[in-house]
Amino acid sequence: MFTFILLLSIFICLLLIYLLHIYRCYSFFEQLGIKGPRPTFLLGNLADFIRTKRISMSIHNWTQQFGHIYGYFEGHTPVLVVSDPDILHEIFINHFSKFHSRRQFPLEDRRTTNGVHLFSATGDQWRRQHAIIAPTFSQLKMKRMLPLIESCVQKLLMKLEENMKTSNEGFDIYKSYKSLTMDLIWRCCFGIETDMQNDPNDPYLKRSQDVFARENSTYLATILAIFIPELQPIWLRIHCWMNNIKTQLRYLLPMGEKLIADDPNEWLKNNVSYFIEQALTSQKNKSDYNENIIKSPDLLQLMLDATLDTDFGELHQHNASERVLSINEVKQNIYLFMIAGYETASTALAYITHALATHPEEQKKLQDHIDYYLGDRHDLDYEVMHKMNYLEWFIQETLRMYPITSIIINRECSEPIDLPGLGRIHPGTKVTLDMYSLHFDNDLWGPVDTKTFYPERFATKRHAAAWIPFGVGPRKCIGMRFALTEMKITIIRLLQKYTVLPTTVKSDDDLELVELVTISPKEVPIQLQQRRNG
Ligand code: HEM
Repeated sequence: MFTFILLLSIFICLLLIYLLHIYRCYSFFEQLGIKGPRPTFLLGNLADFIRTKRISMSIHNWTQQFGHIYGYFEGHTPVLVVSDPDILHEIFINHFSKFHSRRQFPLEDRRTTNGVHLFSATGDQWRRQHAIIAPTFSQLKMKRMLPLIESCVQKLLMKLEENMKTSNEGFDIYKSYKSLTMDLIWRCCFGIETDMQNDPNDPYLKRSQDVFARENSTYLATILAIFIPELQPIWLRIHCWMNNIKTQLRYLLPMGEKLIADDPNEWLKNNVSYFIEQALTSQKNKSDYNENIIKSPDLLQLMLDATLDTDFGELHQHNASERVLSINEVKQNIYLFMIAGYETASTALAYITHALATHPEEQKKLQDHIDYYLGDRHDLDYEVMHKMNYLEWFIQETLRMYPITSIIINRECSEPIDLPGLGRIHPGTKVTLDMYSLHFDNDLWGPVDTKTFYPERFATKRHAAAWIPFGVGPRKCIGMRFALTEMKITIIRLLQKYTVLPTTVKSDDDLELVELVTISPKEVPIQLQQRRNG
């Protein structure tokens, strides 16, 4: 009886806290005078989301209904949605010091003792990590990476030739791009040669793909964490327990390994640790740490050079300007780069190829452009590649029309601030944006209609916050230069040899999109036709 009364009291207290929060949140938008899907905040949001199955589409629909600044609720958490480029400029660039960090994912573990990677790092933690990692992607480093990228792209071309021979009806090029971009990350960022492009069952490749697949078992914990964020540590713990139980069952039950999949995140993190430990041990022994490792000043090396032979406790004694990392931070970042660089870049390449297949005139123009600059030259010069405007515009136009990572671009306010056109923003306020509204705004991108694929629109200078596939401000994508370089080389080599033809997907309407963290096509089936001079 006593236990029952205790549990009931706890439940009532929690309910009261929840209702209090809801009241506070209502007044939050009211004070700002901001409209939004408020009255329907609980069921309305959820219903709309279930209908579209795409959060970025729900957000876009609400922008059309409520305008360029509005608010919505995730559970009882108010989120400001902004797609006015001037206000975005204020928040993401001018007042970065007060909006330096992203909001926490529902089941994200930000306990610093475990190490936090660059994407989740906040404030000084982020500045310290950014200073160490950013030089990996300098122009000079990119020039040095060119031959490595080239050799991975050559492997892709061989794979494509095999695919052409074995499938007359065409094939899904997206799969090949996934292996390519993973291979590229390992080669260029970790200095490790792999056979991923020939082995679709490579465990790292498979687990990285699984990270982006829908995992039903995490749904409940995620939804609870969204609706009752105050208890996030509890949901996180339950989620970890469930994973542990799954892992135990996997090894205890007969056929367990076949029936129960392991947690890809944990698998990757555990195996990354093993790799670094090996690298560190061998480094100490002053011998080659792995016969497959090519010694170069890559990301892994830069991070290991900055690693203190110490635990995280001691790291706190160093200030933000010191370039040091804890070993856990290195592990977290290896994991981050493995998944962040692979999925986004392969999806971008998939969309570019879809754009080529469905816009034959623009494809011909791009082929002529590449021929003009390169002919069938086999050496690629970084400076020449830089001059190839139409190639750049083609990629930019694709990323404008097919947003990939809309919902991850957000910031959390850390200090009170008065913003023109918005009023007082309080610490803890979450701000996100609507990439679709920005990228399809005719006032920002006209006069040619924004629904038309027209790379030349990038010849005109546009608003600094109008094109944001890589985010905006000091915290935009750190791998942008690397991504653009790998995409350019891949497209150059592909179009020097082939013309891309559509098969079953003949227009955007035929392209089935799936949204989780990224918005990606289910597949991009195409055919390749050998060019006469290819
Ligand atoms: C077409 C390919 C890519 C797209 C569209 C993309 C997009 C993005 C976006 C939108 C963000 C968030 C920016 C913001 O909040 O303002 C981001 C962050 C990030 N991206 Fe990318 N990305 C791509 C490729 C890559 C690659 C190849 C790498 C690694 C080599 C990478 C590593 C990262 C990292 C580490 C962050 C966190 C940066 C920070 O918080 O300082 N991305 N990316």
